Amino acid sequence: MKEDTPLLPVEDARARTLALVSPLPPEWVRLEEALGRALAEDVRAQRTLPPWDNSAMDGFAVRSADLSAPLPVRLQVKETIYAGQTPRQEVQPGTCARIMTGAPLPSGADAVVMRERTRLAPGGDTVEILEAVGPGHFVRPRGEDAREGEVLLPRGTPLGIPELGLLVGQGMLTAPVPRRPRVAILSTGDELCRADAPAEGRIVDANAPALSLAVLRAGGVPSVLGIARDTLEDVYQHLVAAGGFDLVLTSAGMSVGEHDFVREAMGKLGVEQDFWRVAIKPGKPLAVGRKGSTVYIGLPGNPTSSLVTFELFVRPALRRMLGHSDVEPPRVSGRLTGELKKPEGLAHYVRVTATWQEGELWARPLSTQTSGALRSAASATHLLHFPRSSSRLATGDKVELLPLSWGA
Ligand SMILES: Nc1nc2c(c(=O)[nH]1)N[C@H]1C(S)=C(S)[C@@H](COP(=O)(O)OP(=O)(O)OC[C@H]3O[C@@H](n4cnc5c(N)ncnc54)[C@H](O)[C@@H]3O)O[C@H]1N2
Ligand code: MOO
Repeated sequence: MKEDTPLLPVEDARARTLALVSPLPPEWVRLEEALGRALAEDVRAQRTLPPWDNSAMDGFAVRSADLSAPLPVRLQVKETIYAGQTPRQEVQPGTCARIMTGAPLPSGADAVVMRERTRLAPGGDTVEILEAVGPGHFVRPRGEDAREGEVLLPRGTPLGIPELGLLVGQGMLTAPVPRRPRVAILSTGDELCRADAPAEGRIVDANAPALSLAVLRAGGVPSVLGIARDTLEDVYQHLVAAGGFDLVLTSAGMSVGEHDFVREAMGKLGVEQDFWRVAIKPGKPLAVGRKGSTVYIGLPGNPTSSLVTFELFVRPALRRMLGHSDVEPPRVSGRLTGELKKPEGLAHYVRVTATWQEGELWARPLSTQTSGALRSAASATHLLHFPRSSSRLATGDKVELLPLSWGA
């Protein structure tokens, strides 16, 4: 690949990366394991919920027609129904039942008056109703949450906590979701050593452990494959060992240095490169390709560059593999505190801390933006998108912010 390859706009690079991946085959897993994945098939309700009309308030179950008389209306209290009990009596004209939230509505009653709008006589045999209510008032109708047989959650629904609660309420213990992506992570570089085997004159491999955590948090299963030396043969041999994964992430060796062998090693392995080099900073030397069903993403070696490109390209790809249709990085609008300048040509993703003040999210760039320093990522809450065609942003300018999930 020639060094003057045109730089791909970030949106095109993401679209091309996403075009290489699809949802992985489904598996039935325990509900807590399904959190964060999207449903692989429609799930139908197995039971009607709530199973009966029931009260939304602590109060009195009444016949609403009784309340058309001038207020207050005095009614006879026939019984008290607690949640978990079955009403024993029908509510006849001129009567009512004391009822608690969640208790089944007795037959004859069609509305509930909340306790605060009533005056119970000493002894509790009668009650004065202080407000007129219509049919259905504070009644939660049978089947409001789910009706047996209907599609409760369609295929593709992201399974968050309420959705999983809904499935548990159906008595389900497992759900069908795409299996988790298996992700190989390979660091490359002669200068690297492992944290547990420090070596004089070397730096500790920080990228593989950091990427491994990012993969875990994004719902993948990481496998760290070690450190390849800066030779074509060693990188190639490590890539051979990464066969059978859904995604292979490599770190470093992506640029134009004489020891940058990763793309060549991928080529030797038969990986078809889709693109190399994106019009962004940090992260320009990113490369993406595919061989069979394995996608290869070569991340730049600078530690912050590898984490930023993870957010922009890898997380969306993992989300698609996990069945999500909404895979683009989330964005919110905010305002800049400070001034930013750059030449046109590359979109910059500036690490900022954003805080909510006077109804707006104010983004302050971290004092260092060097992609070689992880400090430029530590404590960042958002990436500020400084567009490709823009060269200056001033205090108060409206900016696009990508929330990060790097923090605690
Ligand atoms: N002549 C040019 N040189 C560079 C260009 C360019 O366009 N022309 N691009 C620069 C940019 S931008 C980046 S980003 C880097 C990326 O280069 P590589 O992907 O080849 O990465 P390396 O050069 O091997 O390493 C960069 C830097 O990061 C450190 N590193 C690498 N791996 C790790 C790790 N696992 N843990 C901690 N630190 C790591 C490495 O020691 C280097 O300091 O290229 C620029 N050069
Ligand atoms: O763009 Mo490189 O990713 O600055 O460090």
